[in-house]
Order: sequence, then C-alpha cells, then structure tokens
Amino acid sequence: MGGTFDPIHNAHLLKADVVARSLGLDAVVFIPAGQPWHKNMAEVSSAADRYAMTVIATATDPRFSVSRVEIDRGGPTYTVDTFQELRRVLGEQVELFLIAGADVLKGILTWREARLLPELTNFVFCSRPGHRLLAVGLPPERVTLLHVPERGISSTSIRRRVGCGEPIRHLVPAAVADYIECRGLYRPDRLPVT
Ligand SMILES: Nc1ncnc2c1ncn2[C@@H]1O[C@H](COP(=O)(O)OP(=O)(O)OP(=O)(O)O)[C@@H](O)[C@H]1O
Ligand SMILES: O=C(O)c1ccc[n+]([C@@H]2O[C@H](COP(=O)([O-])O)[C@@H](O)[C@H]2O)c1
Repeated sequence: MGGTFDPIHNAHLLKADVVARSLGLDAVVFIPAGQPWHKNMAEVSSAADRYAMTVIATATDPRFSVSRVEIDRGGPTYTVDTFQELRRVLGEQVELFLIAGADVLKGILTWREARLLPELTNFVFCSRPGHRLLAVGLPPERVTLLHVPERGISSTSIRRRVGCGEPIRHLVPAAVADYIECRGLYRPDRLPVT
C-alpha cells in the first residue's frame, strides 16, 4: 500500500485492515513514497517525517510493516520500479496486491510504464467518498473492487486543520498527533525541527 502519508491517517489504517481481512492477506506493507513526483514537492514533508509517522501508526498491528524501498531508492518514485524490486526480492510465487483508494483509478493508466503493472501485481481499489469505484483499462481478472466504510478523511484536510489550530486527534492515531505536535509539522508559524 503506497502513499505519500503526509500524514498517515485513520482511513489509511482502516483500509489496510479491511483489505487484509477481506482478501485473507498475510501482511500489508506500507510504502511511503520517496519523491512523489506527481505532488508539489516543496509542500511535501520530509521522507524522514513521513516514514516515522507511518512506522508509529502501524507499530501495534503485527500484520503491518513499513518499507523504505521507495525512500532509499532515491529519485522520483515510480510504482513500477517498486513492484519490479519486490518481485526480484520475493520471487514469482508470492502473490502481490497493489492497494489503493478509488481516487487513484482515474490516473493509474498514466503512471510510468503502467502497462507493465498487471504483469507484476494484482490490484485492490477501495471506495473513497467523492470517487467512482470503476476500474477501466486494467485486466478485470487482476482487479478487486472493495467497499470500505466511508471515511471522508484526507491528509490535505489534516494538514489544513493543524494549520488552523483545529483538533486532529479523532483523525490520526494518538502517537501520530503527538509526533506532529512535537515536530511542529503543518504549522505555518513553526519550521519543523531538523
Ligand atoms: N479516506 C480515504 N478512503 C480510502 N482511501 C484513501 C483515503 N485517503 C487516502 N486513501 C488512499 O490511500 C493511499 C495513499 O494516499 P495519500 O497518502 O495520498 O493520502 P491522501 O489523504 O489522499 O493525501 P492528500 O490529501 O495529501 O492527497 C491512496 O491509494 C489513496 O487513494
Ligand atoms: O508510478 C507512477 O508513475 C505513480 C504516479 C502517481 C502515483 N503513484 C503512486 O500511487 C500511490 C498513491 O499516491 P498518492 O498521491 O495518493 O500518495 C503512491 O504509492 C504513489 O507513489 C505512482
């Protein structure tokens, strides 16, 4: 399950839990994007902060782990590189699933070397408020569409709330809220501590 995770929030965790239970997955690997080229990098928090928050948020669930593969690779983050690397390391026998929200569906065919992805992985797309859950252009036998309890949470809204001094403790794990506060993330009046 890849993402910018700036910050990771309760809808990410709920989605991972529902997908793991519905498909009987052994593990869910969260993969924070190193350089999400499709976002404005000047506005994205450091990979170190995003990685730390993802580790903190997932630490209590034994099914969850966090991979540094996209952070350590350097350069713009392309999902095809990640799945090629996962295949190389894990071999052909392991069944892989790219887990994403419905908002990802509208752009996935424009991703770098998107045509190679179905040879490397299955796909699970989860419902997300305001987005259609319809996979066009991917091989249907490779795609699972899953309705998850709808949570209108986004990292954007959390960053905005912190910036306005509004509470976020109902939207992220407590340890992530503490981390954001300690590090001064998303506060226009405070530069993150380096
Ligand atoms: N509320 C949600 N419901 C279902 N899927 C979600 C939700 N929020 C994020 N996702 C999915 O989680 C993955 C990682 O998303 P990302 O880290 O960009 O979070 P985001 O909330 O969309 O962030 P931002 O608001 O900064 O764009 C994507 O596949 C995205 O579709
Ligand atoms: O490979 C690409 O070209 C590509 C383009 C856009 C997004 N992605 C991946 O899609 C995932 C979700 O992206 P986002 O913007 O919701 O954080 C994340 O793992 C990104 O690296 C990948």
